[in-house]
Amino acid sequence: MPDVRDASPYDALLLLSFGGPEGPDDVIPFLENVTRGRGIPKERLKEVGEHYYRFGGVSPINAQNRALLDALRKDFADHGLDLPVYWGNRNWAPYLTDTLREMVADGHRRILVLATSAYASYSGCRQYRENLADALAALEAEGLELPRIDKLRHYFNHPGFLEPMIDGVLASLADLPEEARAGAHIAFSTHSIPLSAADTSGPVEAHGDGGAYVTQHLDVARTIAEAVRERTGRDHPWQLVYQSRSGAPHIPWLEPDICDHLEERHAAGVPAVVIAPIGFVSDHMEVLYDLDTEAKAKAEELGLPMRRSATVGDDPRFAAAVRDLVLERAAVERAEEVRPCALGSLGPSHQVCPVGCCPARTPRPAAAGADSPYA
Ligand SMILES: CC1=C(CCC(=O)O)c2cc3nc(cc4[nH]c(cc5[nH]c(cc1n2)c(C)c5CCC(=O)O)c(CCC(=O)O)c4C)C(CCC(=O)O)=C3C
Ligand SMILES: [Fe+2]
Repeated sequence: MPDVRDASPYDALLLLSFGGPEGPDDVIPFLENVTRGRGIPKERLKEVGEHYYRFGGVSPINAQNRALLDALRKDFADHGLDLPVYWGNRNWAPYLTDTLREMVADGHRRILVLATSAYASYSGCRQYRENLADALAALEAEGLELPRIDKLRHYFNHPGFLEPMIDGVLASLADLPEEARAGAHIAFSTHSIPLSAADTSGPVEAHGDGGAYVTQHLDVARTIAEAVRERTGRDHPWQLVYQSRSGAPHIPWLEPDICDHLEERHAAGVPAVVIAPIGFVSDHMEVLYDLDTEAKAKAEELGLPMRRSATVGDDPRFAAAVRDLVLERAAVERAEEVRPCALGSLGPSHQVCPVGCCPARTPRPAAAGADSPYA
């Protein structure tokens, strides 16, 4: 019998996240980091800066990652998994390169990465891998011995990611005024991305028609809606909608926008809406501003009862899912047989991003994939 707590060949886990400002002075430099070379209009940046200032210049994402780190360390310790967990960000301190340098100094050679992004897309996967390659290049320039880095498979359909969201939708439905509850619709919300990025998301064979990005979100939405029907005995109509659009107005992005959707549902006589932010791992600024501030104001203006359901955050079931994914990938690397866990109709995602997965507009080196220039 293999030891189920065996993470070998891996010797460390890296929680890789977006990062966010920790005070008003951080906001502009943070936004400059995020948008460098991305062609975001100035007006949009000003607007997004205001979202952060409204909350004292502090993004909630860092505190949420600290809580997730605690949850992961506790889960691993409780289950006898001896694997140190580090944290690094793409766009703010603690910066990925600094964390990776520290991991190398601590003697780690085989690093597994958990990104706080569950789905395929350039922004949600390859960009993380490009930043890993940048960090490796920086360490190489410093003459350090490079660790080998792998990334966990997409976990959008792992039960430990879905179960907390199913509970969240049930809680939001229960919290609606009773007379509006039975007829409530569910708006599953995720980050809008350019149509061109959606169409080329995931492996090449999934390209077209919104690509793996839309397919994966639709499967999650359907799975949650079916679980809700099973548990309430009621069929709540649902739709996948989008939020947080940026970029130039003439470039097509995924639609409809959540606020337009609320208007349309209200006009159609729908008595209430639950917004389920399935595209996000925690209640960061996109949830706090775009949903809890903007969409909430829209619903109030319409007189439409609305509740926003919880993201997974540091739910112990999500921490346990990460342990499961780590042990699964470790077994794959040891060439042992695994039974990857997945709900819905798509099955478990690929373990290693293939060549051509979520291509960038301008090709750049990306680590932790079949096209990685690193071992
Ligand atoms: C798919 C996706 C996710 C989900 C997957 C994942 O989680 O990674 C995500 C997450 C996040 N996005 C975040 C913040 C920002 N995203 C921006 C801009 C953009 N996001 C995009 C996509 C995504 N973004 C895209 C296509 C752009 C346009 C520019 C470009 O093509 O690169 C901008 C620039 C201003 C603006 O235009 O909005 C900001 C400030 C934060 C931190 C929040 C906090 O501080 O709490 C988080 C977690
Ligand atoms: Fe974003």
